[in-house]
Amino acid sequence: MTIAGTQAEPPAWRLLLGYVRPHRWALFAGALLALTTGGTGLLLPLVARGLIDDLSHDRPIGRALIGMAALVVTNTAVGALGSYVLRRTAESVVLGARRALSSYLLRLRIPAVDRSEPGDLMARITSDTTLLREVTTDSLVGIGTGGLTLVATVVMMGLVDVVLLGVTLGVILCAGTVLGLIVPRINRASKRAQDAVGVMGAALERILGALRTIKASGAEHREEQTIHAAAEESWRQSVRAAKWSAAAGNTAGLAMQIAFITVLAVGGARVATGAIGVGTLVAFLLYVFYLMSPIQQVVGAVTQYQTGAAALARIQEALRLPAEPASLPTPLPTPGSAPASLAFDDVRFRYADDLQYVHHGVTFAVPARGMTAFVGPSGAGKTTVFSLIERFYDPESGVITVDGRPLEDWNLSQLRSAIGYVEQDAPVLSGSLRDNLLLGNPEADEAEVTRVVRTTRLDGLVARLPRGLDTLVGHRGTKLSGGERQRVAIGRALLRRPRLLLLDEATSQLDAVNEAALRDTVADVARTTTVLVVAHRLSTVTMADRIVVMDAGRVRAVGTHRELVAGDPLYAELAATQFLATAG
Ligand SMILES: Nc1ncnc2c1ncn2[C@@H]1O[C@H](COP(=O)(O)OP(=O)(O)OP(=O)(O)O)[C@@H](O)[C@H]1O
Repeated sequence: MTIAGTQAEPPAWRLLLGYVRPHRWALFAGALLALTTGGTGLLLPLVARGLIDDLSHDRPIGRALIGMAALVVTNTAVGALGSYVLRRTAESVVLGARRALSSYLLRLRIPAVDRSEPGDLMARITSDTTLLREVTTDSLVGIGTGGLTLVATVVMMGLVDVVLLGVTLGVILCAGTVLGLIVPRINRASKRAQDAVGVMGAALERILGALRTIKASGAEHREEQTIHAAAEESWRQSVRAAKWSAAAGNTAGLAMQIAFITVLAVGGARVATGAIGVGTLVAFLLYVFYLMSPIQQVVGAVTQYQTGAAALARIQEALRLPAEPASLPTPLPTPGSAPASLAFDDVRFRYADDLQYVHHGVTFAVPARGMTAFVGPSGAGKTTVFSLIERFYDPESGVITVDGRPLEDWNLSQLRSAIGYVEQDAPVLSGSLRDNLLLGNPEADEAEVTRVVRTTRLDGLVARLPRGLDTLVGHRGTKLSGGERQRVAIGRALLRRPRLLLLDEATSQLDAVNEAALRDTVADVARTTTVLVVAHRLSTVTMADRIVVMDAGRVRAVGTHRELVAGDPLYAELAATQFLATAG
């Protein structure tokens, strides 16, 4: 299992009812139709008894035959309609669960995502929710209609002959005890099987996300073994669940056969002694025969419920992960909106309680407008500054303010709508170039897109591509070069008309020509927007209005390039080695 679950869970049936509640009337209608089918079926033995009595007394049987035919036709038609309504309702329950879960996953807090495996979360939305279908139709309806039909059949049997009913119930009780031992095993095996599907999903996601690296590292065989091991574990556990389900089903079947034979023997003796007539025995045997279906239904419902309960537990685990509050889409800043100011005051932060601090009291202030560069050795905590501004994580202590307001006082989507963020690895999503550019601002008009394509120097690429902006870029933008991906990511951020632009500079993605062009673009943007850059190039730092030098989670100096080269040995060393090396 990849999601830690420690809290006490509400019982699975209560969770299930939560998903079913919106569809309760449809479910009720379906169950009613199923019950009607059972009910009309229950009348058949009585009609049969009448038929036998008519035959033995040489009375005409036409009416009884017509009655039987009408019952059979009604039974079939109502049964078909009932199963359609139930199946449709079950699909709606699955849809509801998928919607709820996918909306929730999009709101997950980043620390929760850090702790989870995306592939496992995916399996919970796709595979586990599918299992709710069977649990809705087979379990809920099965227990409801099967249970009621069972009770009605037993009542009818009691009306026909109490002694034979006692014999039948005795056999059923023995079988029920055996079933009570089997059922929990089905639950355990099903949960393990679904967990293994989650592990398989996680392994697949890992592999498909880095197939080139795996091929280049010659690691196909080892990765194949990991996936096969998870698939085999799922198989093993599913087979175990199937074994116990088969045992449960056959126990019920065996009980019915024993009941049939016992009733035949005891009933035969009662006919011989004249306690009951042949018609009564035939009617009772027909009821025993009819008992088979609701009993199978209830046993099937209980075993199916175990699989569903396991899936529900996994869905619930995902829904317990910490999430951000749901919010409505917030309009983006209008062109020319005031740039934002920003300040960190004694911020202490670590990624998890069991990890080292990454920020040990970070303090700096950035006025509205202009460009601020963050420099420092790898791992100094520069990217973490951006993650905290976006509120992907919250600091343990200290205050971060935007426009003088602490971040917690901001509506989260309002805060993010003011920010454009270009991550270091410049992620590009599958879809078209246009989809990627418009991701942060689907309302941007064609003129704005064209302008941004030009400023990010993507116009040459767009002109070359046969379908221009509508060209598909492949999974994670694999059809683009690293530099192109970075320019797409910058274009996407600019289209958001940010009041605060966060740019995590990639170390070596851009060639000299594109770098110079983008430098001019960023300088342009900095005239009207507050720009923060994690800088890895000399060209970036020399153009910055101020530079924040970070080292091991602390701000060690703030100043211009000239001031820092003269006043800060670490910066002077970085400038002499790292920057000059990459700028050269
Ligand atoms: N999601 C995370 N979970 C746990 N630790 C993390 C996470 N992200 C970063 N870290 C750790 O936090 C520290 C600071 O990382 P950060 O990315 O802020 O450094 P950086 O200064 O931007 O480095 P670079 O210049 O190499 O990009 C590193 O030691 C890193 O291992």
